Amino acid sequence: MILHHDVDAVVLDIEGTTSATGFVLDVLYPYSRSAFGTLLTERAAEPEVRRAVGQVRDLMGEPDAGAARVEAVLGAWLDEDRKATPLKTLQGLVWAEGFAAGELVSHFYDDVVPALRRWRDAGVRLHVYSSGSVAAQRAWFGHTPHGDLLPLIDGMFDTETGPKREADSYRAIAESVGVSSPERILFLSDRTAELTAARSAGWRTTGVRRAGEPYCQEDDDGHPRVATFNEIGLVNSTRGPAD
Ligand SMILES: CSCCC(=O)C(=O)COP(=O)(O)O
Ligand SMILES: [Mg+2]
Repeated sequence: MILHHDVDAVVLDIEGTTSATGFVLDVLYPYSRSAFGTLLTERAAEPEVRRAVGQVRDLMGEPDAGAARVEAVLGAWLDEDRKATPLKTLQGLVWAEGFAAGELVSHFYDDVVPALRRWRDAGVRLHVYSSGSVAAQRAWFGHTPHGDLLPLIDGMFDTETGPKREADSYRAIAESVGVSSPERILFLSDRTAELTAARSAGWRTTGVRRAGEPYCQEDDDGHPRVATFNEIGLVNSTRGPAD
């Protein structure tokens, strides 16, 4: 069965939705873990590193924590897959460099890229909202097995806009995306709490429940569900002739 939507824009989660959680945890997380020691010592004076480390210390409640202590806490957050914004900032920094150096190539499920092309051809704008930083998202879409997919993407949002489980974050994104009504946006995610927050902001939602993903058995809370993007048909009936 195909779920049909008439929308202006789709907003995509990455981990568990477009791409495998296992790839993120098994490839990207070890890469950032092994880079943090050098980042926290040799590059501590860089403004973005200094700002993020300050935020880590705030979250730890330890304003004087040294590099080794910060590194240990970042490691613990990686172990629990905590989506803390400064952790994501620091990961984004090192991943972007890894992708640019050719040491990392991203992962997308087979059904995703053809669907993104179909939806875009139908006049639907594509945006991303992920806990991964915008720098990480840009590197992820820019270095894929299918080449550079950044031209497909109209905008990216991360938790600097707000937490993914709060409706206000989706209101802010809708404002930025610029739609006539929030129900002209469809949000796709593997996490029910994120879908519910988006629905509270008036968005359409669909849970992506891929076989083998950690949250594929999560309660749907009334959100429609699909197993792949092949089950989603999008059109944009408001698209003008020049779009
Ligand atoms: C390219 S983003 C890397 C994935 C990541 O770190 C992450 O936290 C993704 O979480 P999501 O919100 O996309 O489920
Ligand atoms: Mg996700």
